[in-house]
Amino acid sequence: MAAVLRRGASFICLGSSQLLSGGCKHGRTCILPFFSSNNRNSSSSSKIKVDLDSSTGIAVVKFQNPPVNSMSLDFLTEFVISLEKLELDKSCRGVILTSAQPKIFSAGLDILEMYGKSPEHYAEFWKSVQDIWLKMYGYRKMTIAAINGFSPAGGCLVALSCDYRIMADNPRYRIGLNETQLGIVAPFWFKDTMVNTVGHRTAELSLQFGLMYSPSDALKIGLVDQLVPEENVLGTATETMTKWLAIPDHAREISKSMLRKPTVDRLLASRDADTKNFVNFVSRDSIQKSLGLYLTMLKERKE
Ligand SMILES: CCCCCCCCCCC/C=C/C(=O)SCCNC(=O)CCNC(=O)[C@H](O)C(C)(C)COP(=O)(O)OP(=O)(O)OC[C@H]1O[C@@H](n2cnc3c(N)ncnc32)[C@H](O)[C@@H]1OP(=O)(O)O
Repeated sequence: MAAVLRRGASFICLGSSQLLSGGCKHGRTCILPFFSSNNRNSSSSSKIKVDLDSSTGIAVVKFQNPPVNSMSLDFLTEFVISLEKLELDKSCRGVILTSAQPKIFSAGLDILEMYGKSPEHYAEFWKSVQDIWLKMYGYRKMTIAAINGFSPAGGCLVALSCDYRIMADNPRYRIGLNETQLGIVAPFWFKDTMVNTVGHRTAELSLQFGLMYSPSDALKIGLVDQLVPEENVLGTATETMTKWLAIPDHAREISKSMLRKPTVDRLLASRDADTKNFVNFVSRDSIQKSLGLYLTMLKERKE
């Protein structure tokens, strides 16, 4: 199992053969963070950079998994650990998600994790996808997606799972659940998240066609809440977060939970069946063929 080493104001996760202390989820051992006394606490693992300003209570979580921030098993594991740590940190009240990569928020799930691997690997990967969605959709703290680039499929799901979405007003960018274009199917909880955001009819069109929306179209259907010039995405997200944090935490948190808990509970009630469905589906020859063709198409586009 890959080691996760966080340096500076950070924590360290190591494989089970290098046990240093107990108590961390995901089968990894964590040494919890040692923070310096100033107001900014930074930690940077290989794929997720966290910068918490404890004077404002705002944490910025940056995806840094070049070239396209695809969500591999390692990425998802580091991501969920970072969110868990922030959720437990009393000095953090809100989290902004954004990308350290130019032009790309996230290319979605790492297709290589779903292609040519064993059923056991597919199951482990899918559980980590469920974990990140359950963590984000039910997150106790306020979350904003600062979408500074392309955001297909899993990237769009992560943005949809936040409380508010601000996107760079660059007409070249696209966001949406495009799974059907890969010959795969967004599972029911991706669909629920979309329906809860844009409504049933728009989700019908969106999911069946696998539509990818320009920022202005995404704003029209309510897939994002606000467009701003590219260079202002993070600044606007920070200002917006400050406004939201004027609301007492417990009142906002209970309201969010009332609205989202039924959706979260649907997956919690059927996690194992959902994992089995995924493994059966993705192991089919026809699905493997579709994913292989899609990967080839991505590579050939460059030539
Ligand atoms: C009965 C019901 C049962 C239901 C069961 C469930 C079914 C399965 C559900 C699965 C849900 C899936 C969710 C997903 O997120 S799938 C991923 C979807 N993502 C995409 O379609 C995005 C693809 N990528 C792009 O469009 C472009 O890369 C992008 C616009 C993001 C960036 O373009 P750019 O030109 O800047 O970069 P390149 O295309 O050259 O890419 C650079 C390299 O990165 C590789 N790449 C890109 N995206 C991915 C990815 N998602 N996973 C893995 N690898 C990716 C690309 O191939 C290039 O690689 P090379 O440098 O080696 O050529």
